[in-house]
Amino acid sequence: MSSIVSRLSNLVVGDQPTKVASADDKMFVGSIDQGTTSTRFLIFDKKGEPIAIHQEEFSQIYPNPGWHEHDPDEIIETIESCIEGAIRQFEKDGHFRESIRCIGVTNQRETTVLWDKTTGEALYNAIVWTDTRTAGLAKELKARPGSEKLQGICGEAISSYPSVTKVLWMLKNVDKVRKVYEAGNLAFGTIDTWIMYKLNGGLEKNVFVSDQTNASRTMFMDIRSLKYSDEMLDFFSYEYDMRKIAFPEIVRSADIKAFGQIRSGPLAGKPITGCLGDQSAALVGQKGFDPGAAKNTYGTGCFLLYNTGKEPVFSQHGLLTTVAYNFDGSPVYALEGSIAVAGSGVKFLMHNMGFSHASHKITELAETVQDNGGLVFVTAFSGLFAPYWIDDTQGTMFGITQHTERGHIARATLEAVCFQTKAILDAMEQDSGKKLAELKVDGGMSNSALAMQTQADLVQIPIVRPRMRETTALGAAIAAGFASDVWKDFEELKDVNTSGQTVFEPKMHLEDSRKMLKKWEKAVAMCKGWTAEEKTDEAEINGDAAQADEMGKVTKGKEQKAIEI
Ligand SMILES: Nc1ncnc2c1ncn2[C@@H]1O[C@H](COP(=O)(O)OP(=O)(O)O)[C@@H](O)[C@H]1O
Ligand SMILES: O=P(O)(O)OC[C@H](O)CO
Repeated sequence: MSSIVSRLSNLVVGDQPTKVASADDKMFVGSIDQGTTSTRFLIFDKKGEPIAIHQEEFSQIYPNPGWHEHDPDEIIETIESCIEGAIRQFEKDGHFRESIRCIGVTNQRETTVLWDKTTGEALYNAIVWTDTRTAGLAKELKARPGSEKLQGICGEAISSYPSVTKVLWMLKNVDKVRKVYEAGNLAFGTIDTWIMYKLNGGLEKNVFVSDQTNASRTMFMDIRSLKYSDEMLDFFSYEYDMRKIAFPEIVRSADIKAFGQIRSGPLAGKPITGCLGDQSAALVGQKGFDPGAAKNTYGTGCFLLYNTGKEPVFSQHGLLTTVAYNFDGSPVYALEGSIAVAGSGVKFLMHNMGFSHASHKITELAETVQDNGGLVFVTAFSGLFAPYWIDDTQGTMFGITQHTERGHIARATLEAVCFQTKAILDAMEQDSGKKLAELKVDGGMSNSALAMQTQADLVQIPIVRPRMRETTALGAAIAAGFASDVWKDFEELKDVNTSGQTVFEPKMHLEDSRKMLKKWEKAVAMCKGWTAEEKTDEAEINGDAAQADEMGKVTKGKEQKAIEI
């Protein structure tokens, strides 16, 4: 496992939280933030300030090109040790664990775990949302009659991204999974479900739930009724009967009972009262409660959510429809633009290319050059997601010359996310008929001032970055706090996370920005079809279960490189 860090110093930029003694000082909310590359546990006070944090990275398992897995048990171990680390820091600072009222959970979405409901044992590594082994399967499914209707039911189109194709792949390729399915004991969960199940003690309490924001990423849920959809289950039951799998109960995002409680460790007995998929949580943490509010989170991937209010809106321009949150039984929806590669592009330059040992150094490297020097990097490691949805492509660089240096590559890597964000914003404008006045941002890569300035230049609206950027964890704390009466309504949150914003105003001439975009669009058009004739999923086609089982183990436990602070 990776090195460990308890930190607060780089959590907020600018003024540190000031201590004011009041009754609210005694009320705290814990938040588990289980992301794609790291797990964190934070403790927030009622003003929404983080008082303690502990973060750990965990193994990223890449058994084959395009495959990406996590060890489900390691995920739980990191949660437990993050809780221990943060509580240690919290108590060292003179607080008491008894004053933590409730816990919220937020998590990477779509990533899929299958387990045996009679033993509670995971049957295979979790297949991560970025994994493209099912690209071929997705293509076959899209060719089936009726596939064109699915997005209008569940909000998502078939691709390797939602959970469903990951389930189908494991059924077909992993012996252990198939045997448990045949015995009628197969349980399905996204990461929220797995976390709730395990933290509640697994088999014994059998807490088996998923919140609506997570369930809306599986393709199994009807986005309007918020229940499992017969049409979806029928469509995907062509080889294995989806109704023979146990699916978690779908619940709202704030609930005093549904998520149970933590059963062991320093927070044993604490109720879990809120849960949101991480992108929904970031929208909540940015207080994007009004229709028309939007946020863009630059984490491992980058996800722009646009609040569309009480009714789901279906995009004509490559966006997904998702549940933003549901605190009181009445769901709020969002249009989503999903970008597969953001910070993971930065990590690729660090770990695979050896450009540097720290993310901020990639930004510094990008700053050593004045512009991209004509280089465009389409970082399509998982194909290209929104708004393009090109699955027969891979990462592609255009415009390499003798002039190209590492600085240009670093710059083009950051720019790739900004170009895609611009394309998503254009799509949103076309779908909504409205233009955003500003864009709120957060996530690790938003630390890069260069990336945020580039973003402002490309979208030609101000980019607003909060001082406290742990908005995802804050969103989960808010969900939990609503169910536990820490906060009673949105009005009570009005002063939360408002101070010390940085605004990046567009500086580039519109014409120059248009020229850059034109080149990007040309590069996107040219990278299409790169993998079109290949059998991208040979293991899947051959159904070689032993091979797949073995592959799952090959890199298990492989150490992640040291975490940066
Ligand atoms: N200064 C920086 N410049 C560029 N990228 C950064 C910077 N700081 C952090 N990142 C990137 O942000 C990502 C982590 O963001 P985070 O929001 O924690 O992601 P996640 O929740 O997906 O694990 C990493 O991929 C890291 O490389
Ligand atoms: O790990 P992140 O923060 O990039 O988020 C992952 C998303 O939830 C995937 O849909």
